[in-house]
Amino acid sequence: MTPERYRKLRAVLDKRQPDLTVLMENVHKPHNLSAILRTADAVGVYEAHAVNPTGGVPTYNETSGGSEKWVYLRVHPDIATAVQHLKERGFLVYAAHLSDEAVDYRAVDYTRPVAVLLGAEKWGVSPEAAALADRHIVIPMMGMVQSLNVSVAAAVILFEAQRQRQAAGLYDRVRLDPETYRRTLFEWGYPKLAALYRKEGRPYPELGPDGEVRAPTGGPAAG
Ligand SMILES: C[S@@+](CC[C@H](N)C(=O)[O-])C[C@H]1O[C@@H](n2cnc3c(N)ncnc32)[C@H](O)[C@@H]1O
Repeated sequence: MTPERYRKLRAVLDKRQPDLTVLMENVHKPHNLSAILRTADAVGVYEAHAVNPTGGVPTYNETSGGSEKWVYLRVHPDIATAVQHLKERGFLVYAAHLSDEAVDYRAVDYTRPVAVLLGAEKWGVSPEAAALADRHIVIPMMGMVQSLNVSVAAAVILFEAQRQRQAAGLYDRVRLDPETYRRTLFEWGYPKLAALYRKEGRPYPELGPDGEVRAPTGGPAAG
């Protein structure tokens, strides 16, 4: 890793928001999933969530711009498990859902720990997910068509979250805990080496001031 690359990775990690995320409920089209992850990266989401009942790892396409490398994706077997996982970590779940109880997406607070729940392309948010959510939010529609493409809806909402968080100064200080920051920096900077350390069950080495690996005695080194 060059020193420039190291500085770029650090600048991005400095703005990551561990308490802002998306939960995609059966969003199955690769271009939609990819576009949502790309937006998630742009607003500083650290880890995204998906419900995929088939259990498989979702597939991406070129729409992602490679963002699947920078936003971790946690796949859950069902919506109840996903919501429980998030609520145990203090997240409020805002379902982007065109229901009678939905409020304008700009009327809710995104400076709190928030997961934006997005529904499937055809069926939308499931009744189970709608019931589990803390709030329902809607992007007002004034045209002939009832809904937006899911990745467009995600972008509109996530950039409102970014706007609120910017105003609250949440991008002005490092939000990741030091251990997560250190681990992620190594995984982003040295993905192959990180995989090797994980396979061997060894802790990641420290990085030097320009991002160079400081090999522990007897460990592999990379420049
Ligand atoms: C194409 S829409 C699904 C439409 C589906 N027929 C329905 O009735 O929900 C896919 C997802 O995008 C999000 N979405 C689309 N338009 C939206 C809007 N105007 N407000 C909030 N969310 C929206 C929702 O999460 C929705 O579940």
